[in-house]
Amino acid sequence: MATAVFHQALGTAQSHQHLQNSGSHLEFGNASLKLISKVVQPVSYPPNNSSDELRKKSSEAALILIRHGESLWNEKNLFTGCVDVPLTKKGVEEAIEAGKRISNIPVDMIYTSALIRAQMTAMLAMTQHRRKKVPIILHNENEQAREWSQIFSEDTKKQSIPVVTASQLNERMYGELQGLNKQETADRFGKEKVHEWRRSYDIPPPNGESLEMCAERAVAYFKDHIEPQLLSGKNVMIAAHGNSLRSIIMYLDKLTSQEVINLELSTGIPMLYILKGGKFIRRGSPAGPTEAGVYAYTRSLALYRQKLDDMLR
Ligand SMILES: O=C(O)[C@@H](CO)OP(=O)(O)O
Repeated sequence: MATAVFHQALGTAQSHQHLQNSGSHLEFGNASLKLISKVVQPVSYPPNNSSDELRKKSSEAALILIRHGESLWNEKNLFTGCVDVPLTKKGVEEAIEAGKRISNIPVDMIYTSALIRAQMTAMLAMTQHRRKKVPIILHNENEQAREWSQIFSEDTKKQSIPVVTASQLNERMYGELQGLNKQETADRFGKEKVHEWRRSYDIPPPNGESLEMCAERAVAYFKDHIEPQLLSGKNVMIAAHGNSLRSIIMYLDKLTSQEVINLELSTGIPMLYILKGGKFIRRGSPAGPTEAGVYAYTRSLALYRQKLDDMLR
């Protein structure tokens, strides 16, 4: 019963279960778009639900995308794909740093892939959050898993953030390249061929998924499960992978299959979007823990922040 209530809060999500290391730059081919975020004071939160109400009224929502921190196979330069590899120490630090950058942005729901590197990243990032809500992974794999993970306190539920894990957000399946060294593969098959496998839109690696195939599942999941949450005013964080996020960014930024080729995502750099009037607006990457650019980006969000500040005085 109590689980049902907690799960109801999830709406549709409940029913199913290299930005290149380039700092705060998103690189599109030669063009390097500087991601600008405005410095504003950190925001605090009232102890009741009024902030949620206010946000709903503003009909805007924030979407945070984070590629997982460095994994042990990123470090070894191996094709990883759907192999479930954990973070390195550096990856852990990147996730914590990412968490600091977004620590001022209220998060209502978290989506991660089914892979540990994305889940570790989401959890580590949330350890830095100012609101100190507890991210809790939902277990919907069967009735017993649902029953056995119930929470029996409404107050505790309010202090929790539901975390939905979805294999549709997994890294692209790299087929017979999984576990191979990227440099050795380029030496063997040629640099051009390997680049085509890694970055072309519709050419899959041997027995693997092309970006197009990865997009079919990841973007469909985003549209069916995540977008409705955003449209209802919930702020959402997604922790996923280089290629599943590239395909989602392609959808958000309406990139062509040519443009997406040059889109590289760094590990552990959060990206912020605002959904406003049904449109996604890229806000860039919050550059530090004292920045909450989301509030200054649009008039109504600035107003929302102002109201929160007034309430706390
Ligand atoms: O190995 C992988 O799974 C991916 C991400 O690390 O590599 P690539 O950058 O070639 O898509």
